[in-house]
Amino acid sequence: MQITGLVKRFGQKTAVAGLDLEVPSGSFYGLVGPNGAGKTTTLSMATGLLRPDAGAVRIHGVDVWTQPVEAKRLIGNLADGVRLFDRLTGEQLVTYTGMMFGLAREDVAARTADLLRIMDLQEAAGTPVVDYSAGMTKKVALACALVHAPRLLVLDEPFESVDPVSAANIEDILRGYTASGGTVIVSSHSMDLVQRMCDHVAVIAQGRLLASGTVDQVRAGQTLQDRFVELVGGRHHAEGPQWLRQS
Ligand SMILES: Nc1ncnc2c1ncn2[C@@H]1O[C@H](COP(=O)(O)OP(=O)(O)OP(=O)(O)O)[C@@H](O)[C@H]1O
Repeated sequence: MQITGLVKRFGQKTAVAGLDLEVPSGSFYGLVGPNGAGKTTTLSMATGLLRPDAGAVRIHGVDVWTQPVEAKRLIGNLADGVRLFDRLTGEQLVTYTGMMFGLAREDVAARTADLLRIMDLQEAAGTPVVDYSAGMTKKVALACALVHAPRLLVLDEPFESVDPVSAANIEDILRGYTASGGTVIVSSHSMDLVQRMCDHVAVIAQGRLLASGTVDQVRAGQTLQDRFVELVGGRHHAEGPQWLRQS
């Protein structure tokens, strides 16, 4: 995925201020930054959900905004805050998504069964998604993102609310996916996770790129956590306000 000169303004606020990013094919790419840095806005523009004010995004040479149908076939997207058709059961939702991508009915059925098993959602397959917990909802949305076997997976905070066993299973799937040539871009606040799973990382703040490259290049001999704090700043060393102290 190649992002060039991406800009998004909301009124006076510039959420993304001319971002360039190259995500190599087959990489596991982490996108990190403080709250409000512009991660979700960037990923929404990169996946065709939010129209940029300027700039372009190409995926395997396909322009996301001038060739949206071709681009969306290539992308599996787990977006933050996008509503699902949650009156459907988990099984219906994954099936529906697969059929929207034009998969044959028997392929959709087999893939849906595989994905519900991997996500440990078999028992909840017949339950409406509206009744799912936050973690279950995240997992069924991830199943929907995977069902058409996309070449690029764009995951906004995929492990938020997901229990450790499910997270480990999902990590295994994603590792297998990149090992077989798929590309993953993942936004996360967990530096441990990014350092463990990603081979590349970009640090953004206030809609600008502060650093990008392989994880080892960016962390430059420190932990990613320490390097992130050094790049982004904003640590408060005081012990908090006086009125909050209990003794
Ligand atoms: N629809 C919107 N209308 C107005 N401002 C918005 C909108 N969406 C995002 N913003 C603003 O753009 C900036 C970037 O937001 P964004 O959600 O992309 O950040 P983020 O890096 O994903 O943050 P977080 O880590 O907290 O999820 C923030 O200042 C946010 O308030």
